[in-house]
Amino acid sequence: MTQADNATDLLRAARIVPVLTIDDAAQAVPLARALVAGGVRMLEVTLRTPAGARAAEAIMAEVPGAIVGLGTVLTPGDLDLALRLGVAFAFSPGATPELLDAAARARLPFVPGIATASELMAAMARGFSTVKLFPAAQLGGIGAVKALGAPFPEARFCPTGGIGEKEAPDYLALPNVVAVGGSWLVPGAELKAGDWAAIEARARRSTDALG
Ligand SMILES: O=C(O)C(=O)C[C@H](O)[C@H](O)COP(=O)(O)O
Repeated sequence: MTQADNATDLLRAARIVPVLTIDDAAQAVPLARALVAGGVRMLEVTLRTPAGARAAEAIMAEVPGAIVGLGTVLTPGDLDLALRLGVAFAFSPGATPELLDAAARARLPFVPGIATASELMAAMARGFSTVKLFPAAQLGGIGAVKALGAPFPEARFCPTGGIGEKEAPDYLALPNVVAVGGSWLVPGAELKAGDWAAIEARARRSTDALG
């Protein structure tokens, strides 16, 4: 199985990938239900919080429409956790040689993070031509995607970092952008307040904006 068979297709179908940092696993299911109801199904649950893995498990068990993956996968050990949980995909904000080697062996759609041409080359050398460009806005935004795309026409990008509701459609209009990611879909205050209606409404607005 190659990355192109799976991660790229998942991203292309999703277009928008919310990056979820969940402190309280009890919030995971209502949060995921709100996003799915708003048309956002591919959910990256980060391992930034101790509740992350439990949150991912709960969503998988209880929200049938969700496609759940882990984010902030930094080590081969994190990748093992993703495999044990049985998630659908994994994202990393970067990529060490060890992580890329482990991911190339694992039968799991994996999207490594890159910020430079050399990092992209290291990922592509292991078969990962679809990458998370992180932190996209801080690296130059649309201009950075275009510039990196020129010498690497076969690369596909999921720009993430500093992207909001307003910018997402501009990135997605680029032919080498398969999806965009970000935390903008779930503002911390709304998550804290459990304002699922507001989260669902934003998700729907964001998907509707893509036509
Ligand atoms: O946690 C990870 O594994 C990451 O890769 C980083 C996140 O994707 C970005 O922090 C999201 O960026 P914002 O949308 O600007 O909040």
